[in-house]
Amino acid sequence: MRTLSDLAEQLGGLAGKTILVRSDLNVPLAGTTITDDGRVRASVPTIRHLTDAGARVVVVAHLGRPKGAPEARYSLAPVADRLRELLGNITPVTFVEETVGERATEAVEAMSDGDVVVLENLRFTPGETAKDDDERGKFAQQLAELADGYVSDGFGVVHRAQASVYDVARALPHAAGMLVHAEVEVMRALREQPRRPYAVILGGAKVSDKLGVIESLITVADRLLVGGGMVFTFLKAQGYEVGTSLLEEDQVETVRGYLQTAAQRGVEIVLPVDIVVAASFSADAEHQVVAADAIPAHLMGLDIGPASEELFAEKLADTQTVFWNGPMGAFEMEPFASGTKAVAEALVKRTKAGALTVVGGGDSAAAVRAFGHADEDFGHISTGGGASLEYLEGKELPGLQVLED
Ligand SMILES: Nc1ncnc2c1ncn2[C@@H]1O[C@H](COP(=O)(O)OP(=O)(O)O)[C@@H](O)[C@H]1O
Ligand SMILES: O=C(OP(=O)(O)O)[C@H](O)COP(=O)(O)O
Repeated sequence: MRTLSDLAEQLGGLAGKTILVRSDLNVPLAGTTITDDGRVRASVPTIRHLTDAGARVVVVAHLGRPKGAPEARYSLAPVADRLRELLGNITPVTFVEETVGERATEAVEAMSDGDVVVLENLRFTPGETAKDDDERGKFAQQLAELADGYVSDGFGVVHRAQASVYDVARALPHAAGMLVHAEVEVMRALREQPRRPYAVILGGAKVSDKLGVIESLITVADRLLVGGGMVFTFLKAQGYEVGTSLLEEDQVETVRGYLQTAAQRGVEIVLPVDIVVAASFSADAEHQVVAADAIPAHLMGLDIGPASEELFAEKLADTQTVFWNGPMGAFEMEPFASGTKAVAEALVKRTKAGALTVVGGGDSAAAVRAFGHADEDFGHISTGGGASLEYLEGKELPGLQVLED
């Protein structure tokens, strides 16, 4: 992949050039308060490198999953404020409440060398995520018209063939930013030479997105530990009731197939044996621990239980490589944080024992930091969850492949 120096050479220097930077600034928010700014911090080195070189930097990013129309709770305004602070309040950072259009164009035209403009959430425009190539291409063209060059630095989105990740790279001189280069280097080592036993831990809430990776992961990992919202489709596939828990009904058959394939290949799929259940998705809902095969019909599973914590720790005890994406429970609420804490601690132990441990994903990274762990407690904390998983599967990621041309 081309570097920032390659791009500088191609453009005849960066000073005075307008560079569109696609970052992943999809941070967890409580109202307008950022609860973990890891992704904003990770975006700084590339932006700083460009502004130091005299470029005018236009940052584009998404937040959450709005459906192609503005929604105040998904505004990037608080993120732009945090970026301004992280850049030391010296670099002028202007937030524009529009992604493309007159105001965005005017703001970009008014920039001086070394300035930063942050545009509003890309996913407020339907073109960003459109399935239709023309619609996506049109939006990408509008983004491209703002700049002289494009830098892809949002590692967490390189698995998305979206306008700002994929199409725009085809319309402008481009390069991968420093974060994308650094992340790919770690993931490549993990993909090409994992020391064994190699375990992958999967959890979280993006169940339909991430169930598919299991098909390939059972061909590369020795052990797969499943927690979080993923669990219930597995329990259902085993014939158990899952109450009101997250469930991908139409994936139950597919998951049954995964269980069979894994058994044939001698790959262990480790499922929780007990679950913390509650009546609703809320911190003050009464909760209890039940056996995984006995979830009452009116309750929802929100964490793995204590026996599962022990089981997971045991299954990790001899691993030499561990990749973890997706919290084991709704860790943002204290009563459902224990499983995620236990897995984080098991990984820290493995790091100390010399294993390569990687935690990936916005919420997973936020969780380990919220529990007070330091970056050094893990081999690597990746900004990408789904992106890392798809890379580890061996897939060609559209947002990386397009940078190779
Ligand atoms: N059993 C569960 N039911 C509902 N949500 C869950 C459950 N377990 C975990 N979650 C939620 O999953 C979210 C993170 O999922 P995801 O986005 O897939 O992870 P990451 O951002 O690390 O890739 C968290 O907000 C957490 O509350
Ligand atoms: O949060 C993200 O991914 P992750 O939850 O897999 O880490 C990225 O910002 C991608 O977001 P998306 O899954 O809505 O495309």
